[in-house]
Amino acid sequence: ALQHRLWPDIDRLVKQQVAMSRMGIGDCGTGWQLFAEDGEMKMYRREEEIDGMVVDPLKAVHIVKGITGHEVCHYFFNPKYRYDWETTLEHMTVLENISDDTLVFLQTHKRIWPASQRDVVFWSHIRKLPNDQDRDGPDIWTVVNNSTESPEHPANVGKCVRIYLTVCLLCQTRVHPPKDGAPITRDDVSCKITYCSVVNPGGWAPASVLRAVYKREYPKFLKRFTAYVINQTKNKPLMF
Ligand SMILES: CCCCCc1ccc(-c2ccc(S(=O)(=O)CCO)cc2)cc1/C=C\c1ccccn1
Repeated sequence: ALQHRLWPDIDRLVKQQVAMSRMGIGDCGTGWQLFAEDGEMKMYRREEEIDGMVVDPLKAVHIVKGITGHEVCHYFFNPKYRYDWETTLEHMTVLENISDDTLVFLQTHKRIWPASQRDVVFWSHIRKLPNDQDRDGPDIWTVVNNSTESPEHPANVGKCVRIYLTVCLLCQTRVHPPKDGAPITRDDVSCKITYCSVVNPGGWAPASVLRAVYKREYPKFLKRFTAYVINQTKNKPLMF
């Protein structure tokens, strides 16, 4: 297929993000601290600052019963569902439909006092990857979101401070085949979700405010998003 202008960046970043997501917390080196836990969901962060700005990398691992990796990535990638689960979203525009697996978004997020309001422009790419660890296992699905420029929407022109982010959602489906060879139902599947994100908040925001936002918002986001996918898929056929 004809390559589009972002393809080299996307291909390089997807491979890099997938490799990092597949590393466990242990071999990611030290420095990861568990900051939130809720059942199967574990959230880690590393305290990092660039030019005095908090850019704490975040890594969340969650295991959810009854949904597949394709379903999780489908509801995360597709713009038509985003207002249903992204609570901090004020406005979302699809700036470009590059291909059926690559979109460019402009999003403004609700202002979080006392920081000024933020916006973000990013490409978003969904991809199925062969499961090279377990050849006949279900494929791995991933969505990578990465900030990009938009000449029509230059940074820091209006009221919003432009943030810069790299996000990788990586989903590994697990099937526990029923003993009696019965057809596979939602009770026989689960999904291991790894969500990695690095957000540079752009202009200055108090470290204490940023860390409080992330500590409150990330666990809420992942719980709300996975509950949304469970609810959207419960009466639908499995998507592998
Ligand atoms: C002072 C506040 C600065 C932070 C504001 C902010 C920045 C970025 C983002 C954000 C988080 C996840 C994505 S995504 O994973 O690509 C999914 C598509 O929306 C895109 C944007 C949000 C928020 C604001 C709140 C906030 C922070 C975490 C988690 C959730 N909300």
